[in-house]
Formats: sequence, structure tokens, C-alpha cells
Amino acid sequence: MPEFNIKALNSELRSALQAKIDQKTKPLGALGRLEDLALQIGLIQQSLTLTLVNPTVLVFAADHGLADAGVSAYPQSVTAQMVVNFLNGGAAINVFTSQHGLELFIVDAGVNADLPSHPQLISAKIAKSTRNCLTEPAMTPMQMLQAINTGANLVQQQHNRACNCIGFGEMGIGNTSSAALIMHKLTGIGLEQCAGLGTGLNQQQFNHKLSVLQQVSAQHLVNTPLDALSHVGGFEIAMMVGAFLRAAECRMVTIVDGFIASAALLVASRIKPEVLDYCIFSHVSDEQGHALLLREFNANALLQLNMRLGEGSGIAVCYPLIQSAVNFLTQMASFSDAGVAEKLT
Ligand SMILES: O=C(O)c1ccc[n+]([C@@H]2O[C@H](COP(=O)([O-])O)[C@@H](O)[C@H]2O)c1
Ligand SMILES: Cc1cc2nc[nH]c2cc1C
Repeated sequence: MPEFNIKALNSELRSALQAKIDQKTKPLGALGRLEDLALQIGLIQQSLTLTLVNPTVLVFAADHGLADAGVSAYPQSVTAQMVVNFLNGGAAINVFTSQHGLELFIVDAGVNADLPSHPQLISAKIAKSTRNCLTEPAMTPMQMLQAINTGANLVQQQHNRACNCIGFGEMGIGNTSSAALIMHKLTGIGLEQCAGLGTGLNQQQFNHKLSVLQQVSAQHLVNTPLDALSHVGGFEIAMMVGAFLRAAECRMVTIVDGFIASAALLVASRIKPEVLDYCIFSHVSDEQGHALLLREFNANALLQLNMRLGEGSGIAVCYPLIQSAVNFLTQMASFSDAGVAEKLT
């Protein structure tokens, strides 16, 4: 496992940031959670002058052997088909990233198909799909480490081209099952609360998914977060673990998407709890386990839109709020600039 040198946010600038926020021409506290965001971003960037440079979404795509067990409403082939859709600009994440000026790259972490080369596609396939964890570990420890390293290196490349704000999306038929299993193994919360309807199972199909997940869980004794990741994870999830850790190490503003991304963050945070200091939680997904998982992080997501898409869509949709937080701190007049009288004491 690579070493990640992640510093917890230190509070040195907290009072100066708070003073700057309070001097803006508004009643004290009137920008609510935008003020909390500005403070967090200031502590991440160790500056009173916030910037968002080359904001980027990386979408990690991979297939899951467990999809063979009938745990999703869609066939495995949809993973590759959606990657092609991303490359053609036709998916929700394309629309929302271009709407808000975010860069978008798709990472082939382990899609079960040969994909065309494309300027937005990063080929980093570990294998064509994980193994079916109903019968064997999803990946070898070597594959897991390769995936973690790849995720970290891809974020490093973004950091090297001055990107200081990043989010991770995913695409992988069957990956709500992997995410639920990871959550269950690491938190002890019952599978019936971790699993959900994913891409849209009916009640009977959900019962089947739950019984498959119970069988999987009984097969794998795991003692560490990395054990859970290799036994029941996915290549896209493992890459996101490395990505979250490196983003925090590089002091990047890191935006968290939905249930699957949060399961990756759970693994990362069990390795380095300080990673959470760098995270902004974009939304609460409609996937059943997500609200409970957010509670594990003590997180209060910015949006509740009943979305359950993945792809990084929550990141793109909440990005303008983060921009507003940065912009009010950098562009609003202070009481003295504007000659506005301050609060009566
Ligand atoms: O991000 C979420 O919270 C989320 C919730 C439900 C489904 N998804 C997406 O749906 C796919 C996984 O669903 P499933 O049913 O195949 O496990 C995968 O491509 C995810 O991006 C994503
Ligand atoms: C069509 C489709 C699009 C998706 N995007 C993320 N997960 C997805 C799952 C499906 C099925």
C-alpha cells in the first residue's frame, strides 16, 4: 500500500477567515452553509483568497462479476455502452459538466469490452471485470494495489496541471452491490439497510439481491478495510480509494458523489480519517444505504434531489454552490468598502 501523507486541516486561519466572512455586507451568518463551505475551502487552501482552478470530474468505469448473479436491473453490457455514450457527449454527466465548465475524463478501470481510443478516455483497465465474489474474491491483492495506485496517479496528474477541485464519479452495472457489501463489512450495519434498489429493482428482485448479498457476505471473512475492498469491491471503487487519498494529500477541494463513491470514501477514511476534512458531500442519493453512510461520516450533504444516477452527476449539479461560496468570499464588498453601517451592538 502506498503511503499517503494527509494533514488534518489546521485551524490557524479559522479566525481570519471567519472575520473576512463576517465583514461582508450581509447580516452575520446570513449566507448559511455557503459560509461553512467558504471556511472549509479556505482551510483546505490555507488562504483567505479562494480559487477554483481547472475543476474536473473523473468517472471511473468497471464491470462486476457479481452482475452474473442477477443483482441489477440492467445487463452488464450497459457499462461499456454508457462509456461510449460518455465519449459521445450524450450522458447526464456530459450535459451537467459542460453546463458548469467542468472538465470530464472517463477512466476505463475494468470495463468488460475493448473500448475505442478517445481524447477523454483514459485506458487503465486492470482486467475485463472483477471475478464473481459469490464464489471467489473479486480481485487479487495485487490488482487492488494496482487500482489504488492508478487512481492516485490520475489525481496527481490533474494536480500537476493546476487542478485544485476534483470529484469522482463511477459507472458499473452491479456496483451498488459491491458498495453495500463494503459498507456492511466496515460498519456492521445490516445488509438489508445497506442494499437498495440500484438502477431500479422491484421488490421481488430486491429480495433476490439481498439473498445473494447475504451469501456473498458469508463467504468472505474480512479483517481490514483493504480485505473488504479486494474481496467484494470493484476496480472503479479501488481506483476511487486511491483518488480520494491523493486528492487530500494534494490539498484539493474534493466533491463526493453518491452511494458508490461514498463506499470508496469509507474505505479511504478507514485508512486515513483525515481524508474527510477535504471532502464536500454533494447530495444524498436515493439509494437506501446512502443516508446511513453519510451519518458514518457525520456529513450533511448539500442537496437532496432524489437522484440515484452516479456518473458524478451530484458533483456537477452542486458545483455552482461551491462556486458561490468562493465568489462571495472573494468578490463581495465588506461593510467598510461599501460604506454600509454594521450591526448595532
Ligand atoms: O450514485 C448513486 O448513489 C447510485 C445509486 C444507484 C445507482 N447508481 C448507478 O447505477 C449503477 C449501479 O446500479 P446496479 O443496480 O447495477 O447496482 C452504477 O452505474 C451506478 O453509477 C448510482
Ligand atoms: C442507463 C444507465 C445509465 C447509468 N449511469 C450510471 N449508471 C447507469 C446505469 C444505467 C442503466
